[in-house]
Parts: sequence; C-alpha cells; structure tokens
Amino acid sequence: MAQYARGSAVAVIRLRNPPVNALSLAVLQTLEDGLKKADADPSVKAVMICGENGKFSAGADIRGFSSPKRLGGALGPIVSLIESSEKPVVAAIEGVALGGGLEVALGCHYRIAHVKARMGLPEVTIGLLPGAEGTQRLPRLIGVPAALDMITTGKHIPATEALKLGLVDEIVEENTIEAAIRLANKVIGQPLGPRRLSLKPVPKVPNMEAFLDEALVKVKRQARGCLAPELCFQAVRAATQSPFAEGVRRERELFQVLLSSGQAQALQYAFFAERAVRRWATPSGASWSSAAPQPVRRAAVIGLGTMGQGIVTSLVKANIPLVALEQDLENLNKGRKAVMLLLQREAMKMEGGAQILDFHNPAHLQFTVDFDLLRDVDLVIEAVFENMALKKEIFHKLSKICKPGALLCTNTSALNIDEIASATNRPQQVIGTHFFSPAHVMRLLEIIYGRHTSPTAIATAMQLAKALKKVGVVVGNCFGFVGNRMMFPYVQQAVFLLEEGSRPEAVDQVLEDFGFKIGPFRMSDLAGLDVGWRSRKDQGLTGPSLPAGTPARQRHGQRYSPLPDLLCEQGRFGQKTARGWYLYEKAGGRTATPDPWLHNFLSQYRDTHGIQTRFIDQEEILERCLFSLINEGFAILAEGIASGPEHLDVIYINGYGWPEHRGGPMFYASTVGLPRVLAKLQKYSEAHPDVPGLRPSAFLKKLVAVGNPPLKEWMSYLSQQSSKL
Ligand SMILES: CC(C)(COP(=O)(O)OP(=O)(O)OC[C@H]1O[C@@H](n2cnc3c(N)ncnc32)[C@H](O)[C@@H]1OP(=O)(O)O)[C@@H](O)C(=O)NCCC(=O)NCCSC(=O)CC(=O)CCCCCCCCCCCCC(=O)O
Ligand SMILES: NC(=O)C1=CN([C@@H]2O[C@H](COP(=O)(O)OP(=O)(O)OC[C@H]3O[C@@H](n4cnc5c(N)ncnc54)[C@H](O)[C@@H]3O)[C@@H](O)[C@H]2O)C=CC1
Repeated sequence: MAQYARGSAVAVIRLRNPPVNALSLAVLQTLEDGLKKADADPSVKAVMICGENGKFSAGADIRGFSSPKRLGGALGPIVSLIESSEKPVVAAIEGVALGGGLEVALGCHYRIAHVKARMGLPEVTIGLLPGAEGTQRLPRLIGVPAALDMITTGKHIPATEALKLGLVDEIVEENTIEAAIRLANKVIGQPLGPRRLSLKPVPKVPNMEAFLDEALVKVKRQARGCLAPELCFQAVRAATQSPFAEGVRRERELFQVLLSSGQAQALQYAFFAERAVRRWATPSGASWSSAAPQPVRRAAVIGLGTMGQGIVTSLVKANIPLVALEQDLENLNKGRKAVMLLLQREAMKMEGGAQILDFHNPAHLQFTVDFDLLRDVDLVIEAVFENMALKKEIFHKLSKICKPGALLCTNTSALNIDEIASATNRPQQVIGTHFFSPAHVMRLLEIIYGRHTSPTAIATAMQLAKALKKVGVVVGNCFGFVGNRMMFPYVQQAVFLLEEGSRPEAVDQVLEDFGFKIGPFRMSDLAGLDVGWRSRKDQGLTGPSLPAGTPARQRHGQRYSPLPDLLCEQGRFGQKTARGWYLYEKAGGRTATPDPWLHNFLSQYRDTHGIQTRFIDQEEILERCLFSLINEGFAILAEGIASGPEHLDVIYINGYGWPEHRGGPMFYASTVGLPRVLAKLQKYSEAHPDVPGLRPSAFLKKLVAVGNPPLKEWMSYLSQQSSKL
C-alpha cells in the first residue's frame, strides 16, 4: 500500500509493501489515490514520493505478472499522472529504485538519492522490458548510449554514477527524506515544463543510426537466444525515431510480445528459484531455523592449482583473512604468482581495488608449506588433486592440527564426502564445498552434506557462499553430487553420438544454439580431457587396472565409449595441449577449429568396431543429450539428494552455463511436457537398451502417470525421502 500524509505544504506519499515495496495493484491504487488527493488539496503545494523502510521500490510485483493486463494497464498511466501534476513531485530514493520503481521516479519532476542507493531497469533479466514508459523517458534524460546500456543489461548503478549520468539531481549522505522535502519546498512555483521528460527531445548522438546498428550487433551476440535484450533495444530505438506517445505504443507492443514468449516466465521462475534455495532444508528437517552459522574470521586453502587459486581470490575479495598452503616450495611459488596475478586483475576492476583487497598484507593473505599455520583457522577448503587416498591423508592431518571447532571443507567434484570424513575425528564438521571453474567468477557453490555433517556446518557453508557473493545450493552426497552427476549422462550421450556418426562441432552447435554458453566438446577441451581420464582410471574403467579381455565398448554389461580415453592416450588433453576434440592455435589457445585428423580418426574407429555411420539430426542430438540429463535429475529428486527441482535448475544456470531464459533443465522439462520427455526417452532407450542413462526414471514415469502435474507439485508425489543427515 502507499501511505499519504500531509505535512506543511508538501504531501508525502510513502510506498509500503515489505520487504522491497514491490508495486502491487494495491500499492498502485493508493499511489494514484494519494496523487489525486494532493492535487485536489489547495493547501498542498508539492508532493514527495518515498518508500517505507529505507527502500524506494524494487519495481512491479513480479508475482503479479500472472495477471499482466491489470498490472500493465495500471503503472504506465500512473507514471504519466505523476508527470502531468501541476504541483512539483520529488522522488526521494533510498535503498533501491528498480524497474517500475525507477519508472515512477522518472515520472517525478525531481529525483534526489541517498549516496548508498542503487538504481536500474532490470526488467531484461526477468525477460521483460521497462513497460511503464521507461524506455522512452530514460534516453531523454541520460542520452541513448547510457540508457541503452542500462536497459539492455539491467545493471544496477550506484547513486554516484546516477548523478554523473544526470539520472538524479542530487545525492545526499544524510536524511534523504528531509532533503527531498527541502527541495520540494524550494521548487514550489517553478515552471514544470522543462522537468517533464516526455516533453524533452532525445539528445542527439553523432551518426545515431550507425551507433545503433553497432549496438544491436553487440546486444544480439550477448543475448544467446534470449529475446528480451533485443526487444529492449528496439524500444529504445523507437524513442530515437518517434514522438513520445508513439514510442510508448511501441514499448507496449514489444512488452506484450515478451510477456507471451514463455522466456519471461522461465526467467521469473529462475529469479524465485534462486531465492527459494537460500531457504535450505534437509530431509531430516535441519534448516536455518535449527542452525546458526559459525563465524569465519580466518580461513585456509590447501592446494593452489586451478581451483585453489580462484578460491583464494574469492576469499580475499570477501575480505576473509587466509592462509594458502601448497605441498612444496616450487608449487607454492607457482601458485602464489598465479594468485597475485588474479588479484591484481580483480583489483583493477574495482574502484580503489588495491587498497580494498589489501592482498600484499601477510595478515590478510599468507602463503606457506607449513601445516602448523592452520592451527587457528576457522575453516579450511581443500583443493588438492582428485584422489581419495590423498584427500583422506590431508583430512587426517587436518583433524589432528586444526582447532576443535574448525570446519573442514573439500572441493572434490565427485568423491564420497563420508569416506573423506571417515579419516577425521570430527565427521560432523566435514562438508563438501564444490566451487566451479573459474572459482572467483562462477556464482555456484554446491554444498554437500554427508551422513554426519551437522546443521551448523551447513549453515556456515551457506553463510560463506553469501559472503563470497555466490549462490549456495545444499545437496546430499552421491557420486558427482547433483551437477556432475547430471552432466555424466549428457556428456556420455554426446560421445555416443560421435560413435554413431556425428562430429564434435555438430553436437556443440546444436547445444550452443539451444543457448548453452559452450557445447560439451568445447567444454571438455577447456576443462582438460585428462581430468576425466584420471577419474576413469581410478574407477578401473580404463588403464592398467582394466581386466584383460574386457570388451572395448562395454563396462559392467553397459555401453561404454573408449573415445575420450583414446584421445588422452594420444596426448590430446584439450586446450592445454593444443588438441583435443578440436585443434587450437597453440597450447593454451582458445580458438577451436574442427580437426580433420579427428574426423578421420572417428571414421577409422567406426570401421574398427563395425559401426554403420548414420546422419544424426539436430532433434536427436538435443533430445538425447538433454533428456538423459533431465532423466538423471528425476532420479536425484527421487533419492532425496536435492529438496526440489529448483535446486537442480539453480545449479545448472549458475554452474553449467544452462541458458537462463529456459529456466533450468527441470523447468525446461516441464515446458516440453513430461509425457513427451518420457516418450522420447522410451524410444531412445529401446534403440539403446545397454545405456542406463536413457532408461526413464521411475519418478518421471510416476509423474506422467499421475497426469503431468505442475513443477511446484512434483515433490508431493514422492512417498518418502531418504534422510541424508
Ligand atoms: C530488490 C533486490 C535488489 C533486493 O535484493 P536482496 O536484498 O538480496 O533481497 P532478495 O532476497 O532478492 O529479495 C527479498 C524478497 O523480496 C522479493 N522481491 C524482490 N523484488 C521483488 C519484486 N519486484 N516483486 C516481487 N517480489 C520481489 C524476493 O523474492 C524476496 O522474497 P522471497 O522470494 O520470499 O525470499 C532484489 O530482490 C531484486 O533485484 N529484485 C528484483 C528487481 C526487479 O527485477 N524489478 C523489476 C520488476 S518488473 C517491473 O518493474 C516491470 C515494469 O517496468 C513495469 C511493467 C509494467 C507493465 C507495463 C505493461 C505494458 C502494457 C502491456 C499491455 C497492457 C494491456 C492492457 O492493460 O490492456
Ligand atoms: N578443475 C576444475 O574445473 C574443477 C576441479 N575441482 C576439484 O578441485 C580439486 C582440485 O582441482 P584442480 O585445482 O583442477 O587441480 P590442480 O591439479 O590444478 O591443483 C591441485 C593442486 O594441489 C596441490 N597439492 C597436491 N597435493 C598437495 C598436498 N599434499 N598439500 C598441498 N597441496 C597439494 C598441487 O600441487 C596442485 O597445485 C579436485 O578435487 C578437483 O576434482 C572441482 C571443480 C572444478
């Protein structure tokens, strides 16, 4: 709701809808009523609009988009009503003014902001565009380049930048409300025409059309199949070509297109899913309400390879003092150099970075080979080679050295947390913290609890994720946890498709066209083919421990492709060796070129194994890769490894480059329709009976049998979940 109060000559309208003053229909109605009351009251000479509890408004109530016509119809006209007021209206911006909230402020004649406030038009991130005339007013106020940047990226800008852009008239460090009332009193009686943005021309840019054409290319490249950025662009372009009223009509048309595209629904689902997973719970009932996090005043990272370097960087950026440990001086020096380089790059991206990060101070970041320095840390993150014996040795040592309360975390990508914990005297304090590469960039932190992990340990790891500005997702313990476990059948199908007749570039293209940042073969080359090879050797699937006489393309009675092993045996580890599934310009090169050697190798391989090469169309590539991944997701849900499909979706969006505008794999399955997913899996499974990943999961079958319920009801069809805590 909005609260109307009349003080002296200035009427105050306060937006009130905790926690972020989202603009629901009720809030809009009372805003409109307040404006009309102020207009009708001759003793009111000016109006000030602010938000309750130090927040202006986070915009339209996103949940209200399920009744879009009513919400849509309401906001634009209210912004116009504000602007056309004959009494000056001042926006007092505290906290956030986002989306429709900023559009309300743009309708005001003056804007004053607290120095710590943030502003933005993030509609693009939820699949929409600023549909309350924001695409037409903002370019008139701050110019086309800056408006285009804000509207097509959805970024939030700080008040200081807003002032430089002319988005606000003034910023204050003290009481914004009092300052806004002072300003409102000062401007009483001044002409309002020049303050009405709809009446202003759009500032000219030299060679506007060429500028816009270039901007469109950039917007399309970054959108990767997401519609909203391009339609945001078109709405801003309309502002440069048409009068205000016509631009508004175009904005409304484009808004409607987005609203009915399905992408908006997926992105809004993803928005709420990310917030839902913060409220973690385990099958045995542990949650925030039963556990408080322990403070992490000092941490340690063991192993300064690819992952350790990124984890150290993340901790330094979060201002957590730490010790970084390696196995010997040579690796320590190598790791230190790499970490320093990363930190320098990060510091350059931040205002006042070097001082803020303070990474040259040994009290904040200490490099060592001495385990004794880990005595007083509150939390350790182990990131040594993926080898169970080594990890157990390290954890045994840690449990002897670290203080009793210290939390012991492992960054393993697949190994059993319980087995690692068994090497310690405190299994309740052992937990998986699975970062994603590059660890200082990727937002996902998969948090894995073992059989004995305490709720306090989970709460502490979740709190750490928040401090590192990451999305923590709590999951149970199984081989590969959630993310990698779902990835195995996906990559397996991709390789089987090569055996049957496809090529890496064809498979990658289909999945990149779907919206993945990078296809499975480019991804394997980037991560290093040797990583999986080592793991398969450890599992006895290849290498010297493979029993003599094992069929080349079968393991434990199931289909197996030795193709990745054969590449590794040729020294083809991916980018690091300049060749893998593709050819690269040099070792460490990034430009993947299809490799005639590999094509020839695949033909020979098929000949050797008597495989008839066949043409595989895009539909089959997409369905076999995606549906096998989704199928594994259903198995994970049925086993109680994750508490809901949202967890799987948040993991895939934030850790595996799944296109957010498709809402995550489980949401995507719900949009395709579970009966179709099941039918396709049945078809592929019949064609490949020796591939368990294609065999439909019992939970998927059950959901289809009960009538394909909506995603939010899926979990209610599980009779009981196995407790992992
Ligand atoms: C605000 C944040 C930055 C806060 O972050 P943080 O502190 O980290 O807290 P959170 O946990 O994120 O949030 C707390 C809590 O609040 C919930 N929440 C946040 N924002 C919203 C929101 N906007 N709506 C609803 N709920 C919200 C959040 O979910 C949390 O609750 P929980 O889930 O229970 O834990 C951060 O939250 C943030 O970034 N928020 C999103 C900001 C955003 O995206 N805003 C844009 C909203 S869309 C918008 O404003 C659209 C418009 O421009 C207006 C369109 C008008 C329509 C025009 C239609 C045109 C004509 C069509 C044709 C009509 C035809 C006809 O009428 O006939
Ligand atoms: N590389 C990746 O993309 C990802 C890897 N992981 C996991 O992270 C862990 C580390 O992987 P990477 O960083 O890729 O490996 P890496 O090989 O790049 O680095 C491992 C580091 O550990 C050090 N080390 C080995 N034994 C040690 C000991 N006893 N004491 C101290 N340091 C020791 C090595 O010297 C090396 O620098 C593994 O468990 C891996 O599965 C998890 C997510 C992604």
